[in-house]
Formats: sequence, structure tokens, C-alpha cells
Amino acid sequence: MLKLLSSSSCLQSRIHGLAPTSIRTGSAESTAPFLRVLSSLSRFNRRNPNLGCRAFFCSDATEGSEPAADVEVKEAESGAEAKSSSAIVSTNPRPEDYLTVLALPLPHRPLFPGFYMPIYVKDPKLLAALQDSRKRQAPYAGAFLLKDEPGTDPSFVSGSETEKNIYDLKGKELFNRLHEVGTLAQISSIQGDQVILIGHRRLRITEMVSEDPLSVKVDHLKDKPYNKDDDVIKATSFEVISTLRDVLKTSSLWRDHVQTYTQHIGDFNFPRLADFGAAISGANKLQCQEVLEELDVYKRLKLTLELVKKEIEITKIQESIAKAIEEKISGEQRRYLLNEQLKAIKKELGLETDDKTALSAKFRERLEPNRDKCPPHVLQVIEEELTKLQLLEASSSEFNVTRNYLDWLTALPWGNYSDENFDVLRAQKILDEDHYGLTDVKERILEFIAVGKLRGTSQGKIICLSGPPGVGKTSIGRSIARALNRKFFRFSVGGLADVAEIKGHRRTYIGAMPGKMVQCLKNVGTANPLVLIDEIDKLGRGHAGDPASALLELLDPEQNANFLDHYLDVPIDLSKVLFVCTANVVEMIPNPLLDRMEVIAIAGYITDEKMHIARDYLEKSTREACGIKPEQVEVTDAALLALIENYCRESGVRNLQKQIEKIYRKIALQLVRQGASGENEVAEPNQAEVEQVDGLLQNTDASENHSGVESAEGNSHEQENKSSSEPKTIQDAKEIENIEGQEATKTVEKVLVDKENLSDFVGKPVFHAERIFDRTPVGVVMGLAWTAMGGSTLYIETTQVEQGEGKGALVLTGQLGDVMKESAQIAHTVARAILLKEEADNTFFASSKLHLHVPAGATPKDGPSAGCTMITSMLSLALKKPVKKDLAMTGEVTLTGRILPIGGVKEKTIAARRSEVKTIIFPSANRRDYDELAPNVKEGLDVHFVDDYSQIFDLAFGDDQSS
Ligand SMILES: Nc1ncnc2c1ncn2[C@@H]1O[C@H](COP(=O)(O)OP(=O)(O)OP(=O)(O)O)[C@@H](O)[C@H]1O
Repeated sequence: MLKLLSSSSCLQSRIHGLAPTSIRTGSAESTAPFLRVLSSLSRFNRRNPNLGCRAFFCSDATEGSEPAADVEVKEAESGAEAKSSSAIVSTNPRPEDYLTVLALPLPHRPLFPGFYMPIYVKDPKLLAALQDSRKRQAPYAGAFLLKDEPGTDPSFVSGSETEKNIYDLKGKELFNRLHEVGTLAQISSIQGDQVILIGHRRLRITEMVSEDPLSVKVDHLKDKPYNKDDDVIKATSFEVISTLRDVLKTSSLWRDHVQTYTQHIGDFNFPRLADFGAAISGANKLQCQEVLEELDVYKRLKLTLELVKKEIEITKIQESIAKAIEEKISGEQRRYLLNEQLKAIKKELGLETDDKTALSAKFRERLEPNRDKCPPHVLQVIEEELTKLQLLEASSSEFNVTRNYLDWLTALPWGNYSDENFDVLRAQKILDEDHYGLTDVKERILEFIAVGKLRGTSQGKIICLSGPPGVGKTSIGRSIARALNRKFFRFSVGGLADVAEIKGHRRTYIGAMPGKMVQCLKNVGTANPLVLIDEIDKLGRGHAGDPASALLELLDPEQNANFLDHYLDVPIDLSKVLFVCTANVVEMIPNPLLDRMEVIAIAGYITDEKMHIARDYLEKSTREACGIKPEQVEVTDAALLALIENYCRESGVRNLQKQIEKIYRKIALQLVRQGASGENEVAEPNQAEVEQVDGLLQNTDASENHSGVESAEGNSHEQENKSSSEPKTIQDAKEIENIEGQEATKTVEKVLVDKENLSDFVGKPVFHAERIFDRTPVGVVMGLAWTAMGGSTLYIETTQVEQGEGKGALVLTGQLGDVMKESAQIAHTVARAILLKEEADNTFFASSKLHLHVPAGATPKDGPSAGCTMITSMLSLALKKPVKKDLAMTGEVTLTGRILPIGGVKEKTIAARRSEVKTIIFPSANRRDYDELAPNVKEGLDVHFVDDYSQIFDLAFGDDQSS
């Protein structure tokens, strides 16, 4: 039972033109919460007009109540509208007054008792009848849900079409389409065609009374009686409430009103709860109609429970959809914000690289100076790429690839050449300036420049400078570039195994880069640099492709005019590039490459040359690098000579340079230390002053004794001196300190480096003389060898291990290679033959087990050139005769005793000189090589050229050997 009394202190509600009606809650079942729910619903409805068909909960209409007796609504205290409103609701619909009612079709949802619903009445006759009924103080009609057309899906909404069709329905047709059970609806207000209905009790149509407007006879329905204390009904209603609470948790939409409602549910009856649940649920109209038609309270509650449970699922889905959309939007917003920030930062830093137009303009600007010289095919590619750049998304990876590609393409010095200088005199001057000696090398280079001058170009030849380390190959390359006025670029191919280093990667690879040549051109900025390819003999084997073949394409004048880099993918003209290669061992250079090269060998330096290089080049540059003035240091010739002979005996001068640097570093430290100590001395000027003054005093004392005049003079002198040397004030003392300090730094001693104190600078000598014997004993002969590090001398020793009939054998040691072992066997045979010839009855070889050893056993040795030395060593043992003093030899021997040519004549000669050899035996075939040597290398040497071993025999064991 619901009691409503109007009061000024009660809650107010103003909905859809309704007058603010003050309502005081009655005794048993409070409806105040519903009023609040109603107000929220109304707000919701105003915001969501599309959902306006949903019922609104109304507090002043109750089903099953006795309206006339129990409901008393008083007029609100203020407002003109209130009057009309109170007039409307003051009438209570008695069932007997409304047995025939106007039938209002509801297209979307049924009207639940206790809820408001706005509808639009398009039928003018019906509208007039409604207005008429209000005037007659009988503002009630029957609201009935419209059935769908047969065959249509109730969940399917076709919007305006449905609306339109229902207004066309009239009379019998409309009657047939109405659900039987509906609601007695109070016509709360009519504004235009909008009619606000308030649901009261349930009705059932019994028959049609009139057709236009449709009016029907109805029965007023009552809920089936139920037990308020029935546990099952209670439990079901509690479940409805708790489900509504759950909806409240997940859905903010119903939060306000459901919360309020459930708080006061204790005052509320079960049928109303069922109606409320169904009315606010999102169930379709048939499901709602089912609830409306159900008069059994328990069953109605159960139906409602199903609907609100569904509602909870829907709110969950709604929440997840909302969350997903929110995440998406916030993610996009964040991205947008960050992008904007990035742009701003880039702009601030001047790195606006993703600005396509600016980028294209930059590339065009860069290309502009070379546009005329740029080959047309390259220009075409650049233009195509620029167009592509404009079409690409700035954030795509393809964009970056294109941008990098364009960066490389436009950065290359297309057709940009430095003016070549073929002035031979200037070139000579530059080469002499940078390098001492190397006359033959310089001569070859000048020849090369002269040819270039006559041809007008220095293309077509690849120079290969070969020689031991540190002989100046790289620095000569640099000098040639300077002489020819070309830019210099050096890259080492030692250990290079990846063809991509030379030819670049294909652009499709991530992090792809062009090859070294393209990098070189970009680096030097001219298309005709001098490129020094270092360590070409140490080229790697290659795991993907053969680097030697790639180099061939690069170096070959026939091919390199159209060199194709994988990254650049446009042919580049490298024919104007001058290639200079360096190698330690020419034999290691792949043959096809060697074939295209002009090899210039640099053999190494003799002591004299090293002295000059050290004095005029290395010392000078090191001194300057250390910031030492020439007058501050003196390195004597003896010291330099000792340094070269005892510390730096290798062919090149790199080690010598290191040692000189070491000396100068120590000198620098010494100078700085002395300077510092000088300053310290100045810090105590009084001591110096005292000494100085003492000296002066002594002088004046002495002069005093001579004569009065002198004495007077002396005195005055003394005073002068005293006055000048003795500080009178503190300031004076400071001035003196300063002057003394300057003098101390100026007067640092000169550092002298001599043979005696050399070890203080560079430590103890690391090299001991290669020469082990002053005079070689029987069975030992000095040979000459060539290594990648230059020439060297080595001893070959033979001793007898065992003697006896038939014991003839040869044991070899000293890490000899196969060729050298064979050479030893040959030597054994040849020696035997020669001994037979010289001393027919000497059976030494037949009855002796020999052991041949080549010292420095840790160093592997190979090659045939020690053949003649081995024979001589064996014969010396057999004859029990030492060889001539200071003799060294080299030469391959055949089984018949012929002497074949060897390599490295210059290196071997230099090595022989280092070991103070006086006589050298070379194969006759090497005479030309020897003749080409500089006179200073040959100076003081007695050189013999031989064809046959017999000649060596005479030279080694001849009569004049004792000399
Ligand atoms: N004849 C020379 N006159 C003056 N300086 C020289 C001479 N020969 C070599 N040098 C100097 O020796 C140093 C080493 O030379 P460089 O690096 O050119 O040797 P390299 O033959 O290229 O050695 P590597 O085979 O190890 O590369 C350089 O500082 C160079 O100036």
C-alpha cells in the first residue's frame, strides 16, 4: 500500500512539463527513492532522446492500490503549472469509470505501472479525443504494445518505417495488432503531439467499441495474491536487488537511481520491484510485454531476474568496448602528442629531416653545382627517387631507405676533378722532401708522371709498391698524391673477406652501405683521387664471393669505367682514379691482379741510408712532434749508429722511428723536469742572492786592499751591487723571484744523447750480432736468406754423427720446409760427387752419418737458395777445411752442380753488409740485379758471380782463403 501526501518539505520533481509536485512519503512503502530515480531517468532521457521510449518511473501511480482512498496529492505551493498538474492527478481512476478507454498503440515498449512514458500521437482524431477526455476530467486511456507485423524479428528495429506504419493503422487493423494486456495510462500532459503517459494498473482488452479513434472495453487486472513472507519470493527479489547492485558496480548509467532504489527496497513491494527491473532493463519489447502480462508475482520476479542478469552481461560488454575505445583514443592522442613534440624538438635543433619538401630541396641544392657534369643516367635515377620520396610516408622504412640512397647519390662528386699536376720537377722536389734515397723508386714514379704528362692522363697503370714493412710504401703513396695534386685515400684490404666491403650491400638489406670506393669518393670530394690499397697481398679468402675478383673489377682499367656498386646501382666512372697498391710479398698477390700492376720493389735500407733517414727525416719530425727545440738536444752520430746497428736492424725504419720517438719522449720529460727544478730553485732566491753577494763582497774585500781610490770605487760598486741584489722591500723580492724564474726556464741544460748513455733512453740492445763466429769453423758456412721482413744472414752447420762402412746418411734439423729438405738432399749428392772429383779416395760421405742444422730453429725456413751453402758446408766437413773468412753465398744448385738464380739480391746484399761480410757469391744470372744496386750498397764488397759449383769450390776453399 502506498500513501502519497504533498508537502513543501518533500522531494520535488519536474519532468516533461509536469508541475513540481511536492510529495511526502507515506507510511508503509516509501516511493521517495523512485522520485530520485525518476529524476535521473528524466535527465538521461533528455540527453538521449533516442531512448525516450523507455518508461520513467513515477511515484504517484500504483497498481493494485485503491487510488481514490489512498492517494492524496495536494497542489504545490508555487508555480502556475502546478495548478494544472494537481488538477490532473487529483482524479483517481476508478475501475468502473474506465471500462471503456481509448486505445493508444505503443510501438517500442509496454508502459509499466508507476512509470512515465512520452509518446507522439500523430492521429489528429485520437489527439483530439485525448484532449477532450482531459477536459472531461477523465484523463485516462489504455496503452497497449503494438505487435510486430507477422514474420518480423522483434529485435530488429527499422526505425522511422515502423513509426510511419503504425500511424497508418486504423480501426480493426490496429485493434488486431494490439497486445491484449496493457496499462491504464494517465494522460499527464499534452504538448503538441507529445503526450506524457503515467502507467497505472494493468488492463486486458475484451472487445472493440469504436474504430476511429479506437476505443476498447477493458478488464482491470490485479496481481494474483501472494505471500509477502514467502522465502522463495523473497530470495528471488533479493537476487534481483543484488543483480541490480552488480549493474550498479559496472554501469555508471544506472548507478544513481539503482543505488537509491536498492537502499530503500525494504519499503517496497515485490510486484513493483519486478516491474522496475523489467522497465529499466534493456530487454526487447516482447520480453517486457511478457513481464507485463504476468500476474503471478513470483513468476514475474523470475522473468525480471533473467532480464537484469542479461543487463549485467551487456554492461560488462559495454565496459570492455568503452575501455578498448578509450585505450585506442588515448593511444592515438599520445602518439599524436609525442609526434608533435618530436617535430618541435627537431625544428628547434634544426633537424627537420622528415619534412619531405625540405629534404628534396636539400638534395637538389646539393646536386646543383654538379648538375651539368652529372651523367644523365644518374640524374634520371635521382629525379625518380626524389619523386618516390614525395609519395612515401615519412614514417615508413622505405622512406628512410630512399632518403639514405639519395643522400649517397647526391653526395658523390659527379664529374668533379682536381687539376692534375704533371710537373716533374715539382714532383721530384716533393718526393725528395718526403723521402730520403729510394732513387730508383722515385725515378720510376717520375717516369710514370712524365708519361702521364705526354698522354695528358696518368690512367691505365696500377702501381704496386712492394717491400718489407716500414720502408715507406704508404708514405710514398701519399707523396705521389701530393706530387700529382690528387686527393689521397687509403684503405687496407688485409684480411678483407667480404666482397660487400668493396662492392657494397644491396639496398634491400637493413643497414646496407655502399662499398669502400663509393665511401672514398664521398670522403675526398673529387672523382680522381689517388687510392692506396694497402696490404693487397693479405687479401682474405672470402666467405661470400671472392674479394680478389671484386678488386679486379675495381682496378682493371678496362672495367672500372663502369664500376657497379651494389648499393648505388648506377655505374660510376673510376677510370680517373689512380690506384697504388702496397704489398710485402709480391708472390702472395693473386695472379690476375699482379698481372695488371707495375711492381716497384723497395728492398730496405742499409745502415748509411738509415742514418740519413733518421737524421734528416725521423729526428726532425719527432722533435717537432715533441715540441723540443733543436738547440735543446743533441743526438750524436755515434748514438744514432749504435741505435741502428744494435736496436733496429730490420729492413725498414718503422722500428727506428719508434726508438727515436722513445728517445725524444725521454728528453722531453727530462727537459720538463729540469725546467720544474729550475723553477724550484727560483722559489728560494735568497740562496742565490747570498752567493752572488758573497762573491761580490769577496771581490771588494780584495780590491779594498789595493788602494784607497780603488777601495772607494769598490765600495761604491759594492753598494750598487748590494742595492741591486738585495731586496729592500717585499715587492722587490717578488720581482727578483720572477726574473730568476724566467732565467731558470731559459737556461735549461742541453740534453746530450751519446753512444754511452743511449741505453738510458732505449734500454739494453735487443739485437745481438747475427754473426756468431768471428771465423767460421769447419762445417759451418754463412748463407743469405730473404724474408718478408727483408734480407738476413744465416749459418748452415754440418757435423758428423757416426762413422763406419755403409753408414752414409743425412739428418736435417732447423724447421726446414720441403723444398729446403730436398735442396739438402741434392746438396748431399752434389757434395759427394764433387768430393769424388777433388779427392777420389776420400770416402767421407759414404761412411758418415751427417747432421745438417740451420740455426734459429724456432724460425721456419724454406726455399732452394741455400743449396750451394749446404754443399759448401758438407765439403768443408769432408775436407776438414774451414771456408774463406767473411764469405757468404746464395744460389740454388741442380744435381749436376749448376747454380740457378735467386730472388732478393738487394735485401741479401744489405743483410750481408750488416753482418760485415766482405765476399759474396751470387749466381751469374743475378748479375743484372746486382748491377742495378746503388753504389753505396755495393761499396766495399767483393762479389763473385758463378754458374757452376766448381767455381764456388775454388772461391771457398782456394789457396788465398787464409786472407
Ligand atoms: N726513405 C724514407 N725517407 C723518410 N722517411 C721514410 C723513408 N722510408 C720510410 N720512412 C718513414 O717510415 C715510416 C713508416 O713508413 P710506411 O708506413 O710508409 O711504411 P710501409 O712500407 O707502408 O709499411 P707497411 O708495409 O707496414 O705498411 C713513415 O713515417 C715514413 O715516413
